[in-house]
Amino acid sequence: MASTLILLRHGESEWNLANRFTGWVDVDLSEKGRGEAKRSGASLKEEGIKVDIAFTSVLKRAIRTLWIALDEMDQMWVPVVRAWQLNERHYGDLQGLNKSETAKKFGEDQVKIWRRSFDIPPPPLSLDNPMHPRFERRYAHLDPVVLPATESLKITLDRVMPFWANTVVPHLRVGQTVMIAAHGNSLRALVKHLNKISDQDIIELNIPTGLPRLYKLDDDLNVLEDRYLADEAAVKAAAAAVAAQGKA
Ligand SMILES: O=C(O)[C@@H](CO)OP(=O)(O)O
Repeated sequence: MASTLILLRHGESEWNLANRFTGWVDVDLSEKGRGEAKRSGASLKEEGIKVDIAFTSVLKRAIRTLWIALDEMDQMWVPVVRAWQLNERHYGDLQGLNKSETAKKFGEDQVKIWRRSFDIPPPPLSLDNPMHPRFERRYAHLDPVVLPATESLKITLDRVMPFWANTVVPHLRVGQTVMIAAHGNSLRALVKHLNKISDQDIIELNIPTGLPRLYKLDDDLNVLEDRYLADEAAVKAAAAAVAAQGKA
């Protein structure tokens, strides 16, 4: 049965605005980000999307984006699953640093490797760093071996995929409409899988904030249709702005 999947990266966060590496730090949306979430909801409503189930991370920028969008669609009642597996990629020791200052210090090429390479993770947090997820109540129920001190896109993909396959796919296989509000890199992992993007080509993929992407999938989850609910120029400009955050 054909199904519909909506992927939505959260709207601009306070740290997107301040251009700081964020990862698992739980920062909220900026004023602009809330506006982006509202506009996403409006375009989903205009498209006539009826969500059966929604998934998000355990980070408030994605949760709030989902709330605002569902509110705008008058579908706040739909079941929502929050899962740590949809969190942003963990940015290790870079979390909190300004991206542009980091590019000045280590060079733009190094920052691009940290931000966009498939399998090279940023420097890890030390185990006793208070920012390590093992000190957070929201992760206290998890086996410590799954708690990252840093993540490459590959490591992110390795935790997104089992969640996708076991928890999201069953809804798509019966033809439901699924919405996922998540993050730049957890969504890059999903898009890599859905659009069969190579380890090499994924380096150039930047996901804009706050623009819904609509997929129609066939029974075997092949992509039948894939488009942003925004005009192409706006998507391109927003993706280019994300890429430029790593410039010195
Ligand atoms: O800082 C982060 O956690 C992510 C998303 O905002 O940034 P980047 O685009 O650099 O991967």
